[in-house]
Amino acid sequence: MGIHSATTIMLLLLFYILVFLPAGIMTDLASDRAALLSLRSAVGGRTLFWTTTQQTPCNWPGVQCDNTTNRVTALHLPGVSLSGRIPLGIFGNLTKLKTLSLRFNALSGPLPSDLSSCLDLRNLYLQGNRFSGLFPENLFSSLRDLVRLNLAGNNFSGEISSGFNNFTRLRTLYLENNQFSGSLPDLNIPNLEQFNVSFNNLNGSVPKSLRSKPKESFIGNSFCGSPLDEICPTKENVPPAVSVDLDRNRKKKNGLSGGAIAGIVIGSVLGLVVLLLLLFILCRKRTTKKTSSVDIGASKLTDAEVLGEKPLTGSGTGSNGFSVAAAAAAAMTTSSTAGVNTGGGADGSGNKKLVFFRNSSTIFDLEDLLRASAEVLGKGTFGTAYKAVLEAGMMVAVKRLKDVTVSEPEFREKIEFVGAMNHENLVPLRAYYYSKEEKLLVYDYMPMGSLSALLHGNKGGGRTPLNWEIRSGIALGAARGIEYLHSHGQDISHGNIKSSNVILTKSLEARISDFGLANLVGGLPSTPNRVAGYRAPEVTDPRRVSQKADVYSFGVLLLELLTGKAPTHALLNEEGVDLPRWVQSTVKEEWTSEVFDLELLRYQNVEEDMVQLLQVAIDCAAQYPDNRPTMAEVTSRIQEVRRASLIRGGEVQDVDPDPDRVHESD
Ligand SMILES: Nc1ncnc2c1ncn2[C@@H]1O[C@H](COP(=O)(O)OP(=O)(O)OP(=O)(O)O)[C@@H](O)[C@H]1O
Repeated sequence: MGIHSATTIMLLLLFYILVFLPAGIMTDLASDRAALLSLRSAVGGRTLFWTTTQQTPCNWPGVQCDNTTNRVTALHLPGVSLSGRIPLGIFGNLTKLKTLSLRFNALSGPLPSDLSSCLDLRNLYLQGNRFSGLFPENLFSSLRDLVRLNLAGNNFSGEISSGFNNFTRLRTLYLENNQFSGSLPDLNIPNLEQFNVSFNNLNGSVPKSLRSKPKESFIGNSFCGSPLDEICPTKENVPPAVSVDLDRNRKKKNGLSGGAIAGIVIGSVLGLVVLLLLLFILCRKRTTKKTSSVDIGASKLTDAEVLGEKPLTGSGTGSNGFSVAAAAAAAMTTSSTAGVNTGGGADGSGNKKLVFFRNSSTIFDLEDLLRASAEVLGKGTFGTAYKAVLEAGMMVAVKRLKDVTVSEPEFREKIEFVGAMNHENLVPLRAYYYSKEEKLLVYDYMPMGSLSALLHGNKGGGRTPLNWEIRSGIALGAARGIEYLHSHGQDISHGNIKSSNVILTKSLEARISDFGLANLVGGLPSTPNRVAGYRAPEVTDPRRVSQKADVYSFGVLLLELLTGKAPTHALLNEEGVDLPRWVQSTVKEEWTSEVFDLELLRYQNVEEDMVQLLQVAIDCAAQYPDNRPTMAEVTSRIQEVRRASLIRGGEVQDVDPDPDRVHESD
């Protein structure tokens, strides 16, 4: 009996192992397979590459299984033309999913609420689709392991729920470019590194818990208070006139009194009269100005045309009425009365003259510059840059240098060297002015501003959409400019390559600016954050830069062009992670396409070229200088990439013809 029953138990066990256990596994895997096939029949796309003759879905493109549990754990289907609604009943079966990436498809309708069955889900990438409706409430209580959640570029609406607080492991929360409305709840997610709700319909103040996030994470809404520049209305800061108006409005609801109506009419008439008077005075002033500047005359206008810098605005006056004179005249007037010996122009006569380079005979003189109206373009490491509109209509960029440490002869020698540089990808330095009190550099004004402003927005302005062709063209132009500088000798480097020093022409061609300035002001400061993101790891003293350090900075600039992320992105920096490291780790995890700017992913068929350019960027940003290519090599590699793109040119298609889904709305 003993032996008999033991044998029976063994046989039963064997039967169970052979029949039920695999059947159980197969049942799970078979149900995963069935779910995937349902997904395919619902939303199609290139899932057609899945071969149904294979019993296991684990080898299907985009599908990953766990070897031990034999279950589907990851589904990567980015940009494979999936479209339509995902019905309920699919994710209810894919219960072991850890990663779900359906980025950049055309999926629409609400997010299926049975995603709540995927209790192990860590990464949910749904950006660049047309999902709409609310983010399902039930997911807040089930997806507790979520680490990355990207819903950007969809049509999700409703309020942003405080339920997001339940995702305590969340590190990335991208909700930008949706239709979320209402106010932002207090989100206290301890590990949240990357957060973005820009370009929704949100309003109110940014909750305290999120104020450390950069301004860019909130723009494109109606937020007020920190970190945005808009001041929130309070009892204190609402001007009394507004309160009166509010009172009036209240009365208005009850019907306006006769007195109020009379007041409004009289007020309006008076306002109109004052406005007309002002306009009249302004017109008179202009006429006087024109007649008094006859001496600028036709010949100077012709010179201005030689420079090709006609004003963008007809008036030629600065936008804020500030004038170069106001900024610099004080110093210069003092210098001209202070004595002839302080030196002025190149003639050494003490006359306060601008010194022009490359046979640009005196197109305008210091007086003209002093009379020009100007607008501050920005404050940089070396001083303040102004846009100056001369009376002849010509526009120039003037840099007032601060903290010049070199002697006058040394200054003149160094600036002559800079002025002699002549390449289509460098911002031309036209002239300079040197006196004891004032050092000015005059450049051609570039109407499109810097690459940094275009990529990340500037002065409250949004991002400018830049497609692959423009970005790769900018990369090539900038590389050529730096290569040209490096061709002047081993010791010649720029030392401050970054996106705000890549200035763009009207046709969006890149020109490198600020070359040679570090030598005049005794080098770059050692700590500013905005330079730090571009600085090569071996550069401990910013005054000791090298060509290989320029190559590194250029690599970071390329990464910025490809990812759309600023290397000094506060979110990345908070973690101490820099752009090259972030890109390298993402690529290592085989999520290469995760790094590209959303806008670039709209263009099919160039992804291969984007990956090639990414490789150039990664090589440039190599940790050890010896492993980095030379700028000449970089230029020819970018040229190759561009050539390949152009050959494919005819095939380049816009995956997503709906511009509102990506950054076009920025
Ligand atoms: N020639 C130019 N034409 C048009 N805009 C310019 C020109 N030169 C500079 N700018 C603008 O002026 C701003 C300030 O420039 P500046 O070079 O002084 O500082 P920066 O580039 O921000 O920093 P850094 O001094 O460290 O290089 C830049 O962001 C750029 O947009």
